[in-house]
Amino acid sequence: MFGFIKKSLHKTAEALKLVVPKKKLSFSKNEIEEILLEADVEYALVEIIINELYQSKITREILRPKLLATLAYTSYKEPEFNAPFVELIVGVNGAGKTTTISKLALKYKNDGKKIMLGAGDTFRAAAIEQLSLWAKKLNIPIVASKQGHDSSAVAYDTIESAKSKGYDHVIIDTAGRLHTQTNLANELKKIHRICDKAHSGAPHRTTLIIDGTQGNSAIAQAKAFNEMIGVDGIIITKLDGTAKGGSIFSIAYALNLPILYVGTGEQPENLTPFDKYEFVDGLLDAIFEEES
Ligand SMILES: Nc1nc2c(ncn2[C@@H]2O[C@H](COP(=O)(O)OP(=O)(O)OP(=O)(O)O)[C@@H](O)[C@H]2O)c(=O)[nH]1
Repeated sequence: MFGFIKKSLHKTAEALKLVVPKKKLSFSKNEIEEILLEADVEYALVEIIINELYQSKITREILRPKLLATLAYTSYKEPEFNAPFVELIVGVNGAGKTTTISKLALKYKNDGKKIMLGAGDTFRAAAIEQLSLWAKKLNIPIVASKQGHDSSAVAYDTIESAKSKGYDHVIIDTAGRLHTQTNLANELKKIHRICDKAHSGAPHRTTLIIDGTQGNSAIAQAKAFNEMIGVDGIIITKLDGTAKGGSIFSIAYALNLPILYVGTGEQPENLTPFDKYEFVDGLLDAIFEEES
């Protein structure tokens, strides 16, 4: 696994060349401020980091713990559960929900788990079709209904089917957009309730998918989902396609939620557990010269 996160930071590293054309052993505070802003760390967080730097020459050893401290969220702990483990996937359309569900499904399948999918985004026919295609490709069963049908009924049927057939893990897609935000909040709350009705304690994990290319603008979106339904962890997609890798600091800091995985490409296997040390070191490697 090692190296995928660093490789996915190549666009962010490229962007940093604008402010750091040549790597150095140390930087002034002003230069560090510019670097963090260029990487799309949110201004308020940049100020917090800068205010904690007392030295005039900032070396890698000084900056590293400050960056790691912004990722000091409590790490994710799987709750006690009776199988199947039910995972609800939320996030706006286009964030990469469908692709990420297939990536998760493949990962769990490779871990030896029996997986079932639920096509709970009944608002968009394309979402049902796309997830069904992935399910077929990965040879994983899916419960799907027609567009416009009740999404919580899909969730209920998926869990019931998984229970009766002895499946280990259920992943349920949800709508990313409805006619209004209130409708979306109500639908997500209803699905949440129905999951618990179908299987006490479910959903065991609600995972928010965030498009990494959106940078800091994703923070408000993430907060909204957290308020609507309560999020247990985040997956950031398209890390490979963004020059805004630094926004991960702001997202984790603002929400104080664990980042579970990052998407590092379009293929089902391109999902990497988020390792904050690899992430921070990947960024630092882009600006600091190696000490000889
Ligand atoms: N490079 C890259 N592309 C990704 C990643 N995750 C998703 N994508 C691409 O992003 C686009 C949108 O992802 P989808 O999963 O199709 O998302 P969607 O169906 O538009 O919307 P939702 O499923 O509602 O989120 C697709 O072209 C995916 O291939 C990733 O980690 N890296």
